[in-house]
Parts: sequence; C-alpha cells; structure tokens
Amino acid sequence: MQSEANFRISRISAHLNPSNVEMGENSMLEQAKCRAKGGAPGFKVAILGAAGGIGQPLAMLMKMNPLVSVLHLYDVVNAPGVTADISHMDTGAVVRGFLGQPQLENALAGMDLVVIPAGVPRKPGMTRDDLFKINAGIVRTLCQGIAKCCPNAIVNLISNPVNSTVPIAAEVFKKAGTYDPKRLLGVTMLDVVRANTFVAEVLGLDPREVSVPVVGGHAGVTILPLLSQVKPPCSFTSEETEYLTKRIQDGGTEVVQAKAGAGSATLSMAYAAVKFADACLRGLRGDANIVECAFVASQVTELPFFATRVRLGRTGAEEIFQLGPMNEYERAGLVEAKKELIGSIEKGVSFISK
Ligand SMILES: NC(=O)C1=CN([C@@H]2O[C@H](COP(=O)(O)OP(=O)(O)OC[C@H]3O[C@@H](n4cnc5c(N)ncnc54)[C@H](O)[C@@H]3O)[C@@H](O)[C@H]2O)C=CC1
Ligand SMILES: O=C([O-])CC(=O)C(=O)O
Repeated sequence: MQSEANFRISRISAHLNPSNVEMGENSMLEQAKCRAKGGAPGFKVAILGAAGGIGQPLAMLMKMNPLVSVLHLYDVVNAPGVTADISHMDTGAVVRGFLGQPQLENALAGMDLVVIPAGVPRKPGMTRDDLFKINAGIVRTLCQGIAKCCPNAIVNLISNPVNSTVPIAAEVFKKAGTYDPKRLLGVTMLDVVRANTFVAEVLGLDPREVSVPVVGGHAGVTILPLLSQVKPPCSFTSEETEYLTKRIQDGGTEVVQAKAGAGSATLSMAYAAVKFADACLRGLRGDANIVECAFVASQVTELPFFATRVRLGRTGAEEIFQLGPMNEYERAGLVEAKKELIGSIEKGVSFISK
C-alpha cells in the first residue's frame, strides 16, 4: 500500500504532468488518484478549437459557469497547455484536455453541449465565405465525431461561414441518422451583443437594458437587426437606422480591420458564446422562457435555415418565433438577406451531399 507521503507526492506530480490532459495510461491513473470526480451536479461541455483566439477565453468563462461540472478542451494544437492553465482555477468544473484527432472521440463521449469555435478566422479583405474552403472540412470532421459519440448533445456552431457550416453540420447528422434540428444552433449571439451595445450608445442607455432582435444569418446583409422591435420601445431617425444597421452588419469587419491581420473578434465572441451556451444550459435544466436569437432549421421563411428568436428548452430550440411586424426598411433588408442566404445554404448542403 502507498504511504500517505508518497500518495501526496504522486498527487502533486500528477498535477505537474501536465494536469488532466489525456497523455497516456499513467497520467490517467494519477489523475484518478488525485481528483474527487463524479457527484457534482451540472452539465458536461466540450469546446472544440479550445486553444484558439475564441477557444481560450471561452474555456476560461465556461470554467467559471456554475452549471458546468465537466469541461473538455479539444484542439489539434496546444490543448495540454490551455488545459493545465484553466484547470488551476478554483471553480467547480473538472477540466480535461484532448489533443489531436485520435482523442476526439474521448473528448466528445457523454457531452451534453458541444461548442465549436474551430477553424481559421478572417484577415482584412476577406469575406466569411472565403473561409469555407478550410472550415467546411473541419466542421464536417468534428460533426462526424459528434454523430458517433454524443448524438444527443446540443451543438453551438461558431465556425464561419455560419450560414454554410450549419447546413454542413445538418447534412452530416442526416447522413449519420442522428439529425435533430432542435439541437443544432448556429451562434449569432455576437450580432445581438453588438446591436445591444450600438443601440444603447445612440439612445444613451445602459446596454444591459436594451434588447435588439437580429434575424437572417451571420454575414454582411444577411445580418438583419429589427430596430423597430427594440426593447425598451423607441424610435430612430432614418439616419440613425441607416447608421445602426450598417454598423451592426459590419461589426465583424470593423474588428478584422482594427486587428490588421491578427484575426477577428475573439474576446467579444467568447463573451457572446458563453452568454448563448449558458442560455442553452438553463434551457436544458428546464428553466422557463429562455429566448435568444440563433441560426436554426426553420419554416419562418421559405429558406431551410434562418436566424430568429428561439425558445431554448430541455431538447434545444423548442419553439421558433415568427419575425413579427417589420417596417419598410426591414422588409427591403429581408429581401436582400434571403437572396444571399440561399446561396450560402446551398453551398453548405452540396459540400456534403454532392
Ligand atoms: N459566429 C460568430 O459570430 C463568430 C465566428 N468566428 C469564427 O470562429 C472561428 C475561430 O476563430 P478564432 O478563434 O479567432 O481562430 P483561431 O485561429 O485563433 O483559433 C481556431 C482554433 O481552431 C483550431 N482548429 C483548427 N482545426 C481544428 C480541428 N480540425 N479540430 C479542432 N480544432 C481545430 C486551431 O488549432 C485553433 O486553435 C473562425 O472561423 C471565425 O471566423 C469568429 C468570431 C465570431
Ligand atoms: O467577422 C468575422 O470574420 C468574425 C465574425 O463572424 C464576427 O466578428 O462577427
């Protein structure tokens, strides 16, 4: 039998080795000795692309979320370092790291929620669609893993172009026979976060008091803020409407240009992703009236996918709300949004079904 002193030393070396990352049998055994696992109430969440610009702050914020009991951090690079770092935070969630394709299935097994910020970001001059070539294949591989290992998980898809990656994910799940449209949500929360911020600036309000529905999709003119439905009720001049709509639509580009080649929005995106993931978890827990905007399979328009307000529940997006009354400016914007969206959706579908 191991002496108490040796046991303590092996506990310490397990943490230095680098903690909780699936590096092999021995470190897993050490981990088993030094972690009181199981029993903690909460949800199991995986982040795929956890070592990236979004992934790292997202992992940190998820580790702070009391609804999370287990946090799996998967990436093709640097997962051990990020995991060691995050695992030292004295919050409840147990953190485990997974590095590279051979560990994808273990990263996904048993997860309730999978958040995907894996893939390349834009540089100045690029559109989100320019990312399709690389990110489409990444999303396909990750979704094949989800279909196999956690087919009932809620999926929050962040990787761009969201207007195409969500249809890609849907096709992968259909092929695998696991598709449940309620569980697949494209994350458009950053558009709402930006809209709340910019509208609050114009109105001279605290952004936390403002709620702006943003519908359509997540690229350029497909991002359609419904300023006529802002809460608290208010009105805008046509100059304000024009300024706000363009600024919200170009919010991503504003950050890409300011970062000048060093990537796109990461910190505000991590904030938005956690806000959305937390809403999904509260829905899973059975909380009432959890409503957020997301890009989902939809019959609100003639398009197969569309972002609108959805009610999140135990099985995902349980109710999809209609667009509501729109003014003339918004109706014209909707026509433009749908024109672009249909091509992006078809591009995603045919990437898998061709
Ligand atoms: N939906 C939205 O509102 C937003 C979406 N995005 C998108 O999120 C994605 C990630 O952006 P960043 O974090 O800034 O990029 P990043 O390049 O900093 O991080 C991406 C991470 O994904 C990892 N990765 C690459 N291939 C992978 C694979 N096969 N499996 C797992 N991980 C893999 C990389 O190793 C890297 O750590 C981009 O596509 C970006 O356009 C960014 C901001 C907002
Ligand atoms: O603009 C980009 O490439 C990243 C993104 O989706 C956003 O910030 O909204």
